[in-house]
Amino acid sequence: MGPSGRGFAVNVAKGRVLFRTRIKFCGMTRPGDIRLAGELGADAVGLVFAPRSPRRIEPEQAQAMREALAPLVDAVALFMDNSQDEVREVVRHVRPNMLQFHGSEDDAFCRSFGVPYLKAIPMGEAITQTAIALQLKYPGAAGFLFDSHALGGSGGSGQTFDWSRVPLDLHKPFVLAGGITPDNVFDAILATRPWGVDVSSGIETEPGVKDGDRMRHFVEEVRRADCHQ
Ligand SMILES: O=C(O)c1ccccc1N[C@@H]1O[C@H](COP(=O)(O)O)[C@@H](O)[C@H]1O
Repeated sequence: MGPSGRGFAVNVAKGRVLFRTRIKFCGMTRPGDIRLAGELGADAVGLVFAPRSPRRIEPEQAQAMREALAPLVDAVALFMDNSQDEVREVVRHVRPNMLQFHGSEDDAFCRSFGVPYLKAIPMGEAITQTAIALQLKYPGAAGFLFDSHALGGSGGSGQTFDWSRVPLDLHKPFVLAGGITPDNVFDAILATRPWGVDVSSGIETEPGVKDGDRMRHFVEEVRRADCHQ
């Protein structure tokens, strides 16, 4: 298996390795943006329920967003130290395909909802995150998401981190996040070879308001990187 867990789905055709980097557009607050994400070929959209986030939506609002989702596009619900009741309410109302936890939630909490989960790992501090330690701490995680915020700090800041700090020997897929934009996603993919990339502020005009041209450009740049490998 490759360093990003890409061995899961590599196809070999005529001696050429083919791979499609998955794309998640996060922090959606408008059904129209969700429809466009599906048309452009995004694999997943993220709905934020983290307290104090400027992109936070209520579970009732999220239901309408869920209905705007095209078939075969996943809904990911994002939390940051929300209570168990809050997560349960979202799971009941929104039926997300995946949960994404950005706080100090442990594995038992994350897996208790019966929905696959991604654990966000804060890369904003100089702590070395080893693959072995992460996998032991979160054995139930479907994968990891490396984000630029510090432990306890909020994501969605548009800040990058030093991509060379992503652990190389993970046995699970990882998603690269934090300050990814249409202008740097090509380099980000070549530098880290992630399973997927996640973007929020890099495709926005203001928090929660996505820009169609930036979304389109982002997808084009991901496809360009995939052809380059
Ligand atoms: O988007 C938010 O407001 C947010 C709040 C709390 C935790 C995470 C949050 N967003 C996630 O952070 C990464 C990177 O975002 P950006 O591209 O740097 O803006 C991404 O997963 C967002 O969904």
